[in-house]
Amino acid sequence: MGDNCTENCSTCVSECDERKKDYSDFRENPHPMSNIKKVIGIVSGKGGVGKSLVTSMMAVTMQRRGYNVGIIDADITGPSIPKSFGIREKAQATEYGYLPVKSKSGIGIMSINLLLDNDTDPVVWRGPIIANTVKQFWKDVDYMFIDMPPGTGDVPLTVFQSIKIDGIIIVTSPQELVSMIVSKALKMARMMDVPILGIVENMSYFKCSTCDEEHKIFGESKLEDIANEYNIDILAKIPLNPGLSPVCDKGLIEIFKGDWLENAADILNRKVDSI
Ligand SMILES: Nc1ncnc2c1ncn2[C@@H]1O[C@H](COP(=O)(O)OP(=O)(O)OP(=O)(O)O)[C@@H](O)[C@H]1O
Repeated sequence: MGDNCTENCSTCVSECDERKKDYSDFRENPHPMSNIKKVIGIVSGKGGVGKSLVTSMMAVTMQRRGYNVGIIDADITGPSIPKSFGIREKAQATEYGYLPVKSKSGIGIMSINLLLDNDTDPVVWRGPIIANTVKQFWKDVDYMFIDMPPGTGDVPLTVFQSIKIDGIIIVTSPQELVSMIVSKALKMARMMDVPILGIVENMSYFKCSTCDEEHKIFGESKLEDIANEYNIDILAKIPLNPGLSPVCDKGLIEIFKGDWLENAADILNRKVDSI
């Protein structure tokens, strides 16, 4: 980026690395009868840091606040959203397109797996398949959360190309090279012209029920320094909690206990309103 960058690539002739590409031609329009207000993408630097868990808990937190919420599971590398909500039935085809499957608390869920006849069928990666999930009939959604494929490479970029996203939440864990991941995510967001809403640090600490102390299992977090350096909000720090995996495995994420994402929900409300 040059010293005189105005962040408006359409009026600039410089061919710098940060030039925003125009991906708008690839984006699918939602179903004409759908009403989706804001779409939030959840990204991570690599798999296994808890991106799907954060997507699910963020959706549950907003649903508990009385919003209508939807989730698109765009992580074809391991679509785990239907499992953590205990959803086994397939999406119903109607004259209006496929209907998202409703969770017990009423969260609409769409995943490629819900469109396949067999969960074990291989999914051939194609952007249009993901775009297809957003084109289905979504009735009155205030917040749509998208569990993005892990990483900052071609695969998540294809999703950004296919769906109009209003903001990004980055999920990291303390053992990652957070600075590099945040810097890559920022570049991806800038290319796509999408604002970063903040960072969630997962597996931040472990709170011992015997001594009530917080133990930094993966070492001291560098999150504050990085958030300051890049001027990004820290949305939440979620502990390593042995109770979380079993609720996901049993499809009971909607009954998770913990207020770790309340601050994130406040910030989301405030920021998303202004987008
Ligand atoms: N804070 C936590 N405490 C306990 N278990 C956790 C926590 N975060 C995630 N897990 C567990 O770790 C596993 C991986 O989490 P998850 O599927 O959310 O990661 P992911 O980043 O979405 O991975 P991928 O992109 O590979 O699908 C899951 O079994 C999840 O239940």
